[in-house]
Amino acid sequence: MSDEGNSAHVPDGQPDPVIVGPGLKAFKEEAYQEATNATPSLPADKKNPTDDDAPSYFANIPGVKAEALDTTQTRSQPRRRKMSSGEELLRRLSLTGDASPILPELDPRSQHPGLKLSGRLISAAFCIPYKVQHKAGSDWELKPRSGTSALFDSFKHLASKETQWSHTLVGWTGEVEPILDTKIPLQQAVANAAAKLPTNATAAGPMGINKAAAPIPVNVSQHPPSNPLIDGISVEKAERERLDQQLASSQYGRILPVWLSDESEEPHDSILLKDQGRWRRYAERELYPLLHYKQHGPTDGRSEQRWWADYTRLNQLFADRIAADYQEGDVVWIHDYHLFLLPSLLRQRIPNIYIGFYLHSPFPSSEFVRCLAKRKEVLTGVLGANMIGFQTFSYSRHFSSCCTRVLGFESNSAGVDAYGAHVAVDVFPIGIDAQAIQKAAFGEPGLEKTVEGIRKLYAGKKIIVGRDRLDSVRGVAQKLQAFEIFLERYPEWREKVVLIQVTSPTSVEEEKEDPENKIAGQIANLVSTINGRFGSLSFSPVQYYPQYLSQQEYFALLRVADVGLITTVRDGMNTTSLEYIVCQQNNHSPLILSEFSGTAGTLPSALHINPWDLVGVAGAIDKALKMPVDQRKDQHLKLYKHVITNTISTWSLMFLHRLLTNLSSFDQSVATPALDRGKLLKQYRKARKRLFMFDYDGTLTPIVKDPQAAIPSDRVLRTLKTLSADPRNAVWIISGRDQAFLDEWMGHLPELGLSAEHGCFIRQPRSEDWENLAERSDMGWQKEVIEVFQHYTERTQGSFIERKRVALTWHYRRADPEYGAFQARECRKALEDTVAKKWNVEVMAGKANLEVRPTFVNKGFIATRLVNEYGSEPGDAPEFILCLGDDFTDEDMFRALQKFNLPQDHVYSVTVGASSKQTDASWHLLEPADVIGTLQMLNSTSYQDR
Ligand SMILES: O=P(O)(O)OC[C@H]1O[C@H](O[C@H]2O[C@H](CO)[C@@H](O)[C@H](O)[C@H]2O)[C@H](O)[C@@H](O)[C@@H]1O
Repeated sequence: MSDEGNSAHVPDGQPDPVIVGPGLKAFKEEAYQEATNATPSLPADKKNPTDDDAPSYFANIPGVKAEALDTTQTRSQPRRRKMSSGEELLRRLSLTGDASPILPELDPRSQHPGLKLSGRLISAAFCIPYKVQHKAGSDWELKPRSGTSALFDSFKHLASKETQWSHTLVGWTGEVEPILDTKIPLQQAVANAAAKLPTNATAAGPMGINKAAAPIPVNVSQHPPSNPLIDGISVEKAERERLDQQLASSQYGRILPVWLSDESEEPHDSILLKDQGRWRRYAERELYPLLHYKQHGPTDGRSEQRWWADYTRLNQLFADRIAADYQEGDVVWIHDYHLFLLPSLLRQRIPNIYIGFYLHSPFPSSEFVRCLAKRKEVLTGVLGANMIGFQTFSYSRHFSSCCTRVLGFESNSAGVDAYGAHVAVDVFPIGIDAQAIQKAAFGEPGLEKTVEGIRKLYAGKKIIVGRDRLDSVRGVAQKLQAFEIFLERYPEWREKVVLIQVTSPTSVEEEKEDPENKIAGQIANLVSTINGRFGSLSFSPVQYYPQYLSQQEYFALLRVADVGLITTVRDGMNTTSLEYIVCQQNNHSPLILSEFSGTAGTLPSALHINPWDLVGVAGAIDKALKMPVDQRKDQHLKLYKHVITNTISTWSLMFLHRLLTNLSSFDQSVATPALDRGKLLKQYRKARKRLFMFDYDGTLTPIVKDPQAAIPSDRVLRTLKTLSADPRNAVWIISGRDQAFLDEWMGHLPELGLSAEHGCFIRQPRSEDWENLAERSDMGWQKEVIEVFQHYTERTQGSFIERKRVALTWHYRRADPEYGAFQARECRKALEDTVAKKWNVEVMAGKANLEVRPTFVNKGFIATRLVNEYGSEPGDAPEFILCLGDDFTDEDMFRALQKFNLPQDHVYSVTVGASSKQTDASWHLLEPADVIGTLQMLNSTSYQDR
């Protein structure tokens, strides 16, 4: 599925022991010492950290401000030892293992009637944590699915008594396999299956490594290679129901399997599962490479079309399964790129559903995402969520930037405004179940023997350990090349260092099906070269094992390492590095970590390397091997603290807590409500005297790239004409546009009143003359503004100046969005520091523009003047005022209207845009089309009333 799938920690099918507060053990040096002595629990007096420890804890939790959440001073509970902020937070988030619920005053659900304190949580992940095997007429066989162990551990945690959630997991069955005929000996079955794989992909590896020399016993029968192309399995309805029953209760909660097939699931129908690998294809051949900065050569696009159809169907089937089980108030948490479309598909079915989405993979720069043919569909699909989480800040920044560049949505580091809704974007680096790893790595019988066995085999040698999947993004080739350079440049280490590199088969669909197995071939060549150059008859400096490891073998290997070496060239989060740190709690061996791994940001104490700088990696290996004990201990302490405070349970709860906080802060009760059209219509019908004030760009017409192209449609003109033809209606356009533009496009509607350049010019209804309110003002400032604008135009590709009679506008919509916005901030500052200090002018930030105009007049001034003209006293004032605008300059009108003492139900100030927008308007409409629709509704009633 994703990068944490690198881990070898497989679910064992057994319920986990109750885990007691892993996070709390990391605060104190003494506590660390205790923990690192491999004693399973700390003495009672060491179990609580002190206040001094809080800052370091918070430094590890992105986005959590200790001050903001520390309420220890205000609580009226009996005084105990004062808790640290971190401890208090953990307790409140039930991370301490005492299963205490989040206190009501901190729980965002208490602010929101739809959100309950303890509720149902539906997780959606591509595959369920079991491999299912089918034999007609009998129970399904369920085997633990390897990979993505961190995610599966998170499900375990959410389903455990440690949280208050009732957890349901929705996931694909995975490729259903038939149960092998038991009459064929297992070894024969394995051989048959292996025969279907490329010859150089067998367990012993292409270079014929002598398995007798393997440091770890390899039991291939535990992981027989499976054939992903199992075809034509027919599954009856009763059999599907039987699987439902078998999965109804598990250590992961209730599991609802999704059946992916072409057939509709009619009662009594059997479904045929064929070419099951097709459900992965779009995600793993198109999305996975793209997310990892890999691009295909051009194709005729036909296969991609088919894969896309499957991808869409898979997401739809997930949506159907969730919608059928959904109850109001449920929270849905969707995982990873196989399910990018699911948030929007679900929202179409259930508009008010609460959805969080988490991407386990990297997210590349918009320059890459732009290459995807379905870029818009993918981005808008995921934007159906309320919050989207990423492993690192740079991935989240890339995503927000993509939404701006590809979709034209406004975004910042907090989120994206999409289709009138705010979608929060946040960062949650994933963790591991540190305590379970600790138990597995130190508490299992027999493991010490395996550790001793490896040590003996390489006695007198330093052991570098690498353990990766055989995907091209894991940087195994770079690692071997760097190791070769290391042996070349540091000859003193020859014969004294061994690199044990274990690679499990790739999970990437495209690479799995590569008949030439290019990566495996490349690795094999590199291994042979290095061993040929630097090895001898009795020793090979690279011990290469292309195979699965058992959990025991894996942890033993991580424990004996003198250096952990991770050279991945792109990686969402590398959980092997986190597991290595837990396993090194006695040895304190250094970790060399690629800066291209998402984990690097959370592990600053590792030795960071650039995997493309082979000489640099070689130097880091030398440095790690020579590192003094004190330095090793110090570095490891920091790494270890991070791993055991940022566990998979803290990750899960942080994500959900933030999701709920976001949901409550964007609660409709605090946002601007949608215009109540019923109320509007009622007052409109009652009123005999009505005043309309409309902004133009972004209100009557959508925003477009070229200002000259934003011309009113026929529909807009007809609507305005009908509205203004009613003698009870005074209709005004109050715009930043100049006279020439308004005359050209609306001048032929004599009943309209027009105001140009933010109030500098006015044309009364049924008049052809324009009043110039700026007539007597000194325009000397224009020259200075032009000079500043020109300076920025020359330096901002795509920007241009619009010269009006009075106001001047610098446009940057066609420039790079981020650079344009940056230059606009600089330009504004330059103007405010110079021209605006000298002259009575205002610098305003509009929609991808900066405008300068005199301060003596603005749209609010015109609104005030019109209300006064049409009558502002009771009995004389218009009984219906509708004022609509979309940008900052229109807020002056909304504020002006508040100053009149008019009955509330007579005045409708409406902003066009998201309900989450900061505004002084009382109502909102989403887009210009809604504005015209509303006016047409009023027109139709006017007509009936006559
Ligand atoms: O007060 P308004 O009627 O909303 O006019 C404000 C400015 O609108 C125009 O620019 C904006 O709309 C353009 C067309 O959609 C768009 O390309 C540009 O990026 C927007 O800033 C107009 O060009 C300005 O003169 C108006 O002041």
